[in-house]
Amino acid sequence: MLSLQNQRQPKTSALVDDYEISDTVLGLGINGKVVQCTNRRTKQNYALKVLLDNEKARREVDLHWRVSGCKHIVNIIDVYENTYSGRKCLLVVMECMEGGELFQRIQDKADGAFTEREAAQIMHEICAAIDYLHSRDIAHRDLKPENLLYTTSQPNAILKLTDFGFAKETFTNDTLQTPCYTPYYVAPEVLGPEKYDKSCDIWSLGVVMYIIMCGFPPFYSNNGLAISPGMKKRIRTGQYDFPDPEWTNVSQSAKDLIKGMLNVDPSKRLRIQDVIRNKWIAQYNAVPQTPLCTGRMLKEGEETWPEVQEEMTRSLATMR
Ligand SMILES: c1cc2nc(N[C@H]3CCCNC3)c3c(n2n1)NCC3
Repeated sequence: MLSLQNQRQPKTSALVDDYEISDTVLGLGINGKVVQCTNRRTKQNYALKVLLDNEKARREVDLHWRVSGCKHIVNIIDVYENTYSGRKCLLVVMECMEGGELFQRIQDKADGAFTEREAAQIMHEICAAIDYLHSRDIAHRDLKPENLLYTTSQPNAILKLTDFGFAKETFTNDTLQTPCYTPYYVAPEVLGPEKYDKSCDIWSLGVVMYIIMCGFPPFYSNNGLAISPGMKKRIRTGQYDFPDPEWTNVSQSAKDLIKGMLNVDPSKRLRIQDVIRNKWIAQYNAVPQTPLCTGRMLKEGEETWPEVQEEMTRSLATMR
């Protein structure tokens, strides 16, 4: 375990002394709800996440606090440990992401106004967040559209990753590499299942990039069930394609990058360093400004979007 002293400690004073809690619910997560709150002194709005204090909540807060300095990760402003009606809670005050979700913003653009170069710039921002996590041996494990939010609705808004309820440390147990046993006989699982946690972030990154490029997901169940047996098989065997006409004008380098991230074999899947070094990401400003049909396809599929989100949530649950 890392030394505890570098962990930040929650405040034990009453949050309500410093913030007024509004009844505006900003979002609902599985680990707790997010409401708006206002700093009494500065009148600035923030997002407040209420968690029941337990080991899982402590891990979420500790890991999120550790990466809160990254430009593309939602910043934690303060954490309080307060007791409400006899129950200990962790109250996480975060910067308020007022620009809404990534795909809502793409959908709201005028038709034809969203180009492949803008898609590459968005991917560059998400990769910056994942690289920040993976280089600190933390896997997010819940990378999905509703966890990618914009700071404001302005053109210069910044895209950030949020929700660390499934985040996990992925110790590369090089400690086991200093052999206290001869490695010839060690079983693969002893060398750390964690190494696959990071690769599930890369799979998610591939799914998010696929949707950014065309407006629909690579895998979906076609019988309306959230995760049909057929869909599971298609994910496991990597059965997806780049159908025309939506993908006709998309560059081959974008398609090759998606293939590298959606590789069914986690050990062959690209690592985040490979992705951010990829020319399409590293030189996103040189990507062709080909108009994409993403916004139109997102609008057309608006009613089934909750099912897409649920399918991704279930797929992530089976990968963790
Ligand atoms: C910081 C964190 C946060 N989380 C939010 N919503 C969460 C809800 C659960 C799924 N992930 C996103 C929202 C926000 N913010 N701001 N503003 C509008 C909605």
